[in-house]
Amino acid sequence: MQLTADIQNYHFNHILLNAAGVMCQTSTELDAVLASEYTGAVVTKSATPLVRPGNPAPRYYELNNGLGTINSMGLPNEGFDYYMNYVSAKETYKPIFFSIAGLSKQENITMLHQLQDADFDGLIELNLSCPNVPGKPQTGYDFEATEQILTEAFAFFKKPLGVKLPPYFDIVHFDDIAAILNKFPLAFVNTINSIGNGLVIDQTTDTVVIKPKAGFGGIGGTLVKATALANVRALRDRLNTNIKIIGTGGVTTGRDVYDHILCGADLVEVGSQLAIEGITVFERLEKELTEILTKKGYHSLDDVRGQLKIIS
Ligand SMILES: O=C(O)c1[nH]c(=O)[nH]c(=O)c1I
Repeated sequence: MQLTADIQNYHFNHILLNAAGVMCQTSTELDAVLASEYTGAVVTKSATPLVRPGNPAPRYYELNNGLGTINSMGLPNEGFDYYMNYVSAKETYKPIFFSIAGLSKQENITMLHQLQDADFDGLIELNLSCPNVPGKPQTGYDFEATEQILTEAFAFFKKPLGVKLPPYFDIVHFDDIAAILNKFPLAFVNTINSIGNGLVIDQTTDTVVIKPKAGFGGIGGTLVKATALANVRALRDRLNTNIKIIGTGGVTTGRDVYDHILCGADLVEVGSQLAIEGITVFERLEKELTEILTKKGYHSLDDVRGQLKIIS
């Protein structure tokens, strides 16, 4: 079964990888994702210039019905230099995505200059959608700011650059963000990030389940699948074909992976379910995906990608 994909001159032998933020903050975690036979790549925790402890705990919670997660981690990470050292020293044939999430446009521009000048050979994911830094809006919801930072970035940045987007919920917003993104030679778009600022209640104590922001946090897992598929499909339909799509959100089974591909995804990321199930999730998902493809008589993901049918 052909389960490969390409983004520019990077080849992926498997289409699954972690979502930024999950199993990717330390070198031990990054090594574990890379070491899995069933991952095609790894993405780092979004980096800021300096080390960040993140928000106070409890800041992550798994719903006891298994339907999702809520997090307000607050961008905890080891700092830009840590991840630069990791990717520079790493001997791997698998592509590495270096995620950055500066707290200002200037921080992102500075990190992009450092990445441009470094001998890092990989892909860069500009996270425009962290919902959990108090007082900081998600850039992806500010279309002018999004266009501005991409204009400044592409004035000097020549390596493969993509963006991590928040979910959109309005057809006009799909039109608007796609019109902006199509102005730039992006390598990929990764959609979606968690659905920002949800609220989960502990039924025994009538209390929110996470401490930061009075309990407001990003929602992931099964609960966000329909929104994730819509964003993958809407952006695939609108973006230039040379902008590849990474589908993220709501992936807990092989069928969910298959649905992301039907909507147009080239790679598929696993966040909440990886946090819940652990590294073995990748093997299970690939086996379940392969079973579906075999049953349908397909030999390659190319037979499926973007082939979602509508009711005519
Ligand atoms: O709170 C976080 O660290 C976080 N949490 C998310 O759900 N998405 C993000 O992009 C980030 I940077």
